[in-house]
Amino acid sequence: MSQVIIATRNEGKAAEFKTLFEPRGMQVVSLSDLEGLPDVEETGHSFEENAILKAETISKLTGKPVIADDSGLSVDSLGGDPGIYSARYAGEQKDDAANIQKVLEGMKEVEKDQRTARFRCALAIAAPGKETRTVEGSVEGYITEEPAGTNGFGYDPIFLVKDKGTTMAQLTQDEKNKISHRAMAMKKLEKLITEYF
Ligand SMILES: O=c1[nH]c(=O)c2ncn([C@@H]3O[C@H](COP(=O)(O)OP(=O)(O)OP(=O)(O)O)[C@@H](O)[C@H]3O)c2[nH]1
Ligand SMILES: [Mg+2]
Repeated sequence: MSQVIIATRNEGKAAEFKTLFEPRGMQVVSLSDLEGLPDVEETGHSFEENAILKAETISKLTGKPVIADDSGLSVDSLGGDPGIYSARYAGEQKDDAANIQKVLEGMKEVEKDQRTARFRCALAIAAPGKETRTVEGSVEGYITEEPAGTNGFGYDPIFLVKDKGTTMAQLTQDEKNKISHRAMAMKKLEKLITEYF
């Protein structure tokens, strides 16, 4: 079985990549499975720039093809925040519950029809001697007034999926993997992937 390295330490993402890649006959290895690799500083100004930074750094260090994901939630009434700062919105400890509370707090006065938001995901694939490529995916929704559901990770409990009428956290992993920003980006990446492995 061929291996694919995903340059992430986020267990939620790693689990989703496993269910996305395993049916394709590929084994997913994340940074938590590999020794001695650094945390790549996310100094880019977009999801795309950060995904490229993570993929290229880890590909150079391992000498292997690497996929990286930079993703987040963009809320219209918060001017696009938390955006590229989604993981650390409420502080460096990357606490999902605190991040959710900060979003809900900032949107207390926002009416239902104004609570539009989207999840965005940029994926980058980098390999030694090959040009790095990127793809993006997104999914539209609304921010609820309180959390619902226990599946997924991050902001999933407060993201009402426009086409489903439930939160992302009320979907099963399989259902999320059919419609998510990450799944949409993966579909585009699939067309390029054979050039890298
Ligand atoms: O409810 C959610 N469902 C999702 O499907 C999702 N995808 C991303 N996010 C949020 O955006 C941050 C990514 O930030 P991010 O790309 O820098 O990743 P990260 O720092 O967690 O791990 P790494 O991959 O960088 O190691 C995450 O932590 C989450 O808060 C999501 N929230
Ligand atoms: Mg990160």
